[in-house]
Amino acid sequence: MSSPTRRYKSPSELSRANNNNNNNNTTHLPPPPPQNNHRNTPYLPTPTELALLTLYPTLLLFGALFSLLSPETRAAPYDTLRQAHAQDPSLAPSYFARKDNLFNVLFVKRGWAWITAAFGAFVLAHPAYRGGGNQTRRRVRAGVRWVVVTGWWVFVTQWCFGPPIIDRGFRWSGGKCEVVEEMVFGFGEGGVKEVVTAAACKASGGSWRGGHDISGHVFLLVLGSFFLVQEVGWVAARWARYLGEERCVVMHDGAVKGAGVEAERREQQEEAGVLTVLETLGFGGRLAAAVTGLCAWMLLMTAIYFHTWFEKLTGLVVALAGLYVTYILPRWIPALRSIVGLPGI
Ligand SMILES: CCCCC/C=C\C/C=C\C/C=C\C/C=C\CCCC(=O)SCCNC(=O)CCNC(=O)[C@H](O)C(C)(C)COP(=O)(O)O
Ligand SMILES: Nc1ncnc2c1ncn2[C@@H]1O[C@H](COP(=O)(O)O)[C@@H](OP(=O)(O)O)[C@H]1O
Repeated sequence: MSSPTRRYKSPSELSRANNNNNNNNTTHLPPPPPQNNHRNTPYLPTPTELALLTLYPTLLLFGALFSLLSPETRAAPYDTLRQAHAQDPSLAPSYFARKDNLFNVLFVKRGWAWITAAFGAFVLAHPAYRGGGNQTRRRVRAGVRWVVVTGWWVFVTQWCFGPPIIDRGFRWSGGKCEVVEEMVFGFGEGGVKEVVTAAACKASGGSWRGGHDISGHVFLLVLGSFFLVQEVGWVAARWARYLGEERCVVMHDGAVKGAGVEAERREQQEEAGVLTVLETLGFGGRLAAAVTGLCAWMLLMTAIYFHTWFEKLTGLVVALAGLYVTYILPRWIPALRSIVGLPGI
C-alpha cells in the first residue's frame, strides 16, 4: 500500500515548527503546553479505555430503560421462562426482538468467525504490521492474544472440559432440562432429564429452564468488540502518531514506565502527517470498525428484548474478566508481557 498523501501537519511537527520560529524570529511565540507527565496506573484501564468500556453498561442500562418505557415493547407478550418476547412476527414488538432476525442468524450466531476475520485482515494487511525487524514477532504475539481471547470464548460458550461455563453455571444455579412431553404424560421424575448442555437439551426437544443463564450474546459481543478495539485502536493510533495517552507498564526491576519504552520506532508511518481516521484504519481496521459497530447495535437489541438485567450483567462481567487477563494483567506482569505482548508495541 502506498503511503497516504500528507495534508496536515502532525502535532509533533507543529510543535517543532513553533520551536524553530522561536529560534529564528525575535517575536516569541508562547512556549508549547507542558507535557503531561502524569502516569496512568498499570493495574487499571487508561482513561480512554475506561471511557470506551463505560459504553457497555451504558448500552445495557439504556436498553433496560427503553424496554421499560417503550409502549410497543411493554404491550408485547413476554415469556419469562424463555426470557424473550413472543416470536410470532405479528406479536413481536420489533424485527430485532425475533431470534430469527438476519443480523442474529448471520452475524451474532457466527460472531466469532466475523471477529476473527476482521482481526486477521487487520494484522495481515495494515502497514503497522508490515516492515520493521520484528514484524513476525509482533504478528505472533497478536496471534497469541487471539488464542487467549478465543480460548476464553471457547471455555465460556462452547466447551470447558465438558459443558461450557455458561451451561455449568446454569446447572449450578438450579437449572434443568425439562422435557415437555414427559411432563405432560407424567413420566419419570417430573420430566426432568439429566442433560448437561443447553445444546443437548434443545436437541432432545427439551427446555433449558430454572437457572441463571449468563447471556452468551452479551458475553460474545462485549468480548469480541473490545478485543477489536484493543487490537486495532492501539496499533493504528501508535502507527499514525495519534496517541493522546500512554499505557504504563511495570518493568522487571519494578519501575513503572510508559509502554512506549518497549516499542520500536520502525513501525510508525514515515510521513509524519495527520491522517484521517479512515486512512489510519486501513481495510482491516475499517472491517473491524464495522464489526464493532454491529456488535454495539446487537448488544443494544439484546439489552432491550432479551434476558434479565442480572443475566446481562454477568455476561458483561465474564467478558471483562477475559479482557482484563489479556490486556491489563500483562502491563504489570513482565513475564506474561513477554509472551502476549501489548497491541501496538
Ligand atoms: C487443550 C484445550 C484447548 C481448549 C481451547 C483453548 C484455546 C482455544 C484456542 C484456539 C481456538 C480453538 C478453537 C476455535 C476454532 C476456531 C475459531 C475461529 C474460527 C471461528 O470463529 S469458527 C466459529 C464460528 N462460530 C461462531 O462464531 C459461533 C458464535 N456463537 C456463539 O458463540 C453462541 O451462539 C452465542 C454465545 C452467541 C450464543 O449462544 P446461544 O444462546 O445461541 O446458544
Ligand atoms: N440481539 C438478539 N437478537 C436476536 N436474538 C437474540 C439476541 N440476543 C439474544 N437472543 C436470543 O436469546 C437467546 C438467549 O441468548 P444468549 O443466552 O446467547 O444471550 C438465544 O436464543 P436461542 O438460543 O434460542 O437462539 C438468542 O438467539
